[in-house]
Amino acid sequence: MPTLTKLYSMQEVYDVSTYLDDHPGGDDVLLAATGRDATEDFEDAGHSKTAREEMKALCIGELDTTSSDIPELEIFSESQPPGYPNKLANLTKRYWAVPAAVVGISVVIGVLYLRKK
Ligand code: HEM
Repeated sequence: MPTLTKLYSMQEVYDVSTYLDDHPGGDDVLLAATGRDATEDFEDAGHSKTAREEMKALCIGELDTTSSDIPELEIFSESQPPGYPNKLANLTKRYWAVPAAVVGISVVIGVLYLRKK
C-alpha cells in the first residue's frame, strides 16, 4: 500500500493507492514519494486549496514514531574479512590433507615415471 507521510507538528500518513490514477500530477510522482516524508515534494508542487481538501480524505492516521518497523541494520566493519576468502581459508585449514595428498601422489607418479625412462 503506497503511503505518503506529511510532517507538521505531527506526522500524518496518507494511503494514496486509490488516488494514483486520479492524481493530476501523475502516479509516478506519488510513487516516488511513498514511504517517506513527502512534505517538501507536496509543497514544492504548489498545491491548491482544493488539493489540500482532497488530501484529507486520504489520511489514514498518524505516524507512530515510538516504534520502528525498520529492522536494525547489521554493520560490518571494513577490517572484517569478506565472506568468500574467509570461507576458503577455513576450508583450506580443515581439508589441508587433500591438496597435500594430491601433491604427494603427483610426486610419486613423477618419480616412478622418470625411473622407468
Ligand atoms: C495525497 C496527496 C496529494 C494530493 C491529494 C494531490 C492532489 C493534486 C491536485 C488536486 C493537483 C492539481 C493541481 C492543484 O489543484 O493543486 C495536483 C497537482 C500536482 N501534484 Fe499533487 N497531490 C498529492 C501529492 C503530491 C505529491 C507528494 C507530489 C510530489 C511528489 C505531487 C505533485 C504534483 C504535481 C507536480 C502537480 C502539478 C501537475 C501539473 O500541474 O502539471 N502531488 N496534485
